[in-house]
Amino acid sequence: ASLPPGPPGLPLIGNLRIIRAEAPHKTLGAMTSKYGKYHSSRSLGTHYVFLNSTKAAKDICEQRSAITSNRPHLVLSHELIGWGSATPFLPYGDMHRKHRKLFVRYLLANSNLVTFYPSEEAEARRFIFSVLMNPDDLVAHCYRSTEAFILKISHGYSVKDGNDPLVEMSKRAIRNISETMAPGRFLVDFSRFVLRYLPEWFPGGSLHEDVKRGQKLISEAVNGPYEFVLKNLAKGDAAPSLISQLLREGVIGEDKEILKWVSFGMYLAHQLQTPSMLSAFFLAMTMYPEVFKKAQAEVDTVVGNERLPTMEDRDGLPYVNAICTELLRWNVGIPLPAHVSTEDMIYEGYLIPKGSWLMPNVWYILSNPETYPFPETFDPERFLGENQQPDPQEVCFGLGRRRCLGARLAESMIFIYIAMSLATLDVSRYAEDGVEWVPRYDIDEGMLRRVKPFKCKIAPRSSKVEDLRTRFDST
Ligand code: HEM
Repeated sequence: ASLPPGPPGLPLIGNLRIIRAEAPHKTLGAMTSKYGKYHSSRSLGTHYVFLNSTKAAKDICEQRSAITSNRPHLVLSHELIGWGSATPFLPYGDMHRKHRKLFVRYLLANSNLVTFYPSEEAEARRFIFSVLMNPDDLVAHCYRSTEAFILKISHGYSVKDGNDPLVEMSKRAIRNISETMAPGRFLVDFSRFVLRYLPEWFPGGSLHEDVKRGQKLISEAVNGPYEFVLKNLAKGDAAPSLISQLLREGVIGEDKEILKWVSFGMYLAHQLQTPSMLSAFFLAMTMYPEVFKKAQAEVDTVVGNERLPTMEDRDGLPYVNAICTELLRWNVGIPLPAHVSTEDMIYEGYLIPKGSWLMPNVWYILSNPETYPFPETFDPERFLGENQQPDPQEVCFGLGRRRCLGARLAESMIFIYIAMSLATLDVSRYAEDGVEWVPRYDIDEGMLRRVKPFKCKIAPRSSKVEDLRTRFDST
């Protein structure tokens, strides 16, 4: 059988230029008209299959998940430094299954997240306070607040005001992961044999230093927080968390070591996605004031002015829920998640060889004007009334045996932060000397997409912040 169709490539480097483009999901998505709903490329010995429709993505990554759930192996980041032990990067197999099992066990032990709701609500209230105190740092608050929540449930750690040492260390770890996995570093992987056996004295051997630096970060950001929990458990005052709960339930032996990585993976995967989703919400509301007003009106009618929204209000707020769904469509964070096949397979008569990178083009699927007319417009009405457009959750949290483990947690956080913001804040366009700053959906494209810094004006809805303080205290 032949390989799926695709663009011709140059000798040796194949389709490198397309794959390493600044926003490959866009270039590759545009090829659908020529090559169909899936197409393939080759570069430097790797075969890629891009899946540009929900059907192709599900057929391959879900229905054949037993042989399509591996991850790319990156020598520098995953193997030499050691980041490959974190859940999102693990190869498919027993260890990966154990990680997911422990993660799910923790979620189920907490009634599928319901026990986290009060802490989520409390953290969202703290978020509003911080934003009101210092609205210019809105994006930093989005990161810091959601991070504080996740560290509480992963490690039972309470983030301190100012420069918290664990937060600073974790930030460095994430930066190191992003740098060592960045497309530019793939040349390292290309010359993997050279690197593995390169002596330390070799000129230009700064890679060895990179490796040492990364390994030191693992020891600080992965082992350190784990040992913090162990110490507190020994003293008898460990706060409830993934680690403490599962250790108390009798997780033993090798699984204890796994817990360390599961909790770090939870933190990592969350921090790479949820905060930027929240900052994209504020950008969307600045760009679409009519959506913001309509959502505020819904919250006012359903929740009233005497209290703040809670998770229990969720079913009564369809428009707010539609905003959350539209946010997941409009602001795709991982445009091309990568699965790898572990066996040859035939799909619709084409051969997909073992070791192929299978990449659902989530960005293209959720921006396809045939499915989502005027895709660049933020429009929650897509998900209301009759003839609703397909739910982005079919693909935006990934697929099959690698699907996001935190989808429900992320969704609930996004809802409560948004509902709380609508109830208490006014978001409007920033103006200087009477000139309004017109916001645009401007993105840093890459393996991870992030909203670029933007300006907006934030004010308390009540004229007196003190009123708000009383309302916070009464809930
Ligand atoms: C809006 C927020 C989020 C989005 C859009 C998102 C999206 C994704 C995507 C696309 C993947 C890759 C799936 C695949 O390869 O098929 C993923 C993996 C993962 N996510 Fe999330 N995520 C979010 C938040 C979270 C949170 C809050 C957590 C943890 C509490 C989390 C934990 C994970 C883990 C552990 C994986 C790795 C799964 C594996 O490889 O087996 N995510 N996420």
